[in-house]
Amino acid sequence: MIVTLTPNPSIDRAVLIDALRRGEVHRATGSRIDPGGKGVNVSRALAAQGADTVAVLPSGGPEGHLLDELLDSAGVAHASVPVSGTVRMNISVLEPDGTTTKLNEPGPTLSEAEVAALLDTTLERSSSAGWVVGCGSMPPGAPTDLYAVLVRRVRERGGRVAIDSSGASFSAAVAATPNLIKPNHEELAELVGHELPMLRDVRDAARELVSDGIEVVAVSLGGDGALVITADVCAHAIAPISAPLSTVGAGDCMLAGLLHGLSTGHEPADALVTGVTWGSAAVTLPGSRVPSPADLAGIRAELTLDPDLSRAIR
Ligand SMILES: Nc1ncnc2c1ncn2[C@@H]1O[C@H](COP(=O)(O)OP(=O)(O)OP(=O)(O)O)[C@@H](O)[C@H]1O
Ligand SMILES: O=P(O)(O)OC[C@@]1(O)O[C@H](CO)[C@@H](O)[C@@H]1O
Repeated sequence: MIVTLTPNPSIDRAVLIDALRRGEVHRATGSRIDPGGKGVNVSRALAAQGADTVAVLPSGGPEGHLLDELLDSAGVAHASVPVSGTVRMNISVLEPDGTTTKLNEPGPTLSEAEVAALLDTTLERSSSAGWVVGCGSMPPGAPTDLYAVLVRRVRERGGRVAIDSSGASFSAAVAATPNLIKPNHEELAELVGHELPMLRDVRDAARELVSDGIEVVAVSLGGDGALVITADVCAHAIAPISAPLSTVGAGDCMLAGLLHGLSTGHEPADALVTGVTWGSAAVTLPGSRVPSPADLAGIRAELTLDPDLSRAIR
């Protein structure tokens, strides 16, 4: 069982247009909505593959009702904590060449009691969980150290915890030493405070974090695949996709696949292959749709345990 916590979930509306022109009226050629927020997507990706998961999230307002309904109809188990504010609506503008422009709202302001209820619900649901996963941004009102507290509370009980976030809440969580983190290229650079132009730089930055006590650092690198670093492994995997449709949520699918691999007893390098397969499959799908088992069938990830460290990262 994998429990996800998404303090700031969303309804994701994806709008397709021919080309984005600032200041102009665009006639959309298509649109779709998906339940969203990073942890919600991790749970959706796991549920789509038949894996046991529950998504913990705050839910309020009309968008909250819609989010609950969308999760129910997708068969994603969820524990929604009622809040007085309204769940946000995030917009993705998708162009035919795969360019994705995102507009993310700040989300509802949570009260102290609502934040405490979210944390308590996550911990209650986590008693027999293989992994507890905190993902995404903090809504207004949530403390910067919410993930750091989650990390400490899960680890005190002997559980395993993974975090994927950005900014101050991610740095605070990293300082609390989760078992696993999944930054993307930009988030890793932000964590270590300098640019990472080559795979060697990414590896070295990830190793720094492993030497601080994080067991698994998985770095997603968009079209350059992903790297997993542990105390004794440096593995790179890539599954090129010729015409990506939407990259929204690909990192969440990658994390879901990685955790699924680890929780079913695979070594980190093999779990990385599952992660990259799920992540690459996600970019072939519209909006933030998560891959079904059939969507994974044509994806082949190449794994190397001795990657070319001079590879420039886009
Ligand atoms: N253009 C692409 N071609 C092939 N695979 C891709 C592409 N973009 C992403 N992927 C796959 O998806 C994974 C996650 O991508 P990325 O690094 O963009 O995540 P992210 O920035 O965390 O995304 P998000 O925040 O939208 O979930 C990559 O590791 C890779 O497997
Ligand atoms: O604003 P955050 O919490 O950083 O990210 C939220 C979000 O962009 O992340 C998911 C894709 O990873 C989307 O479902 C959602 O809209």
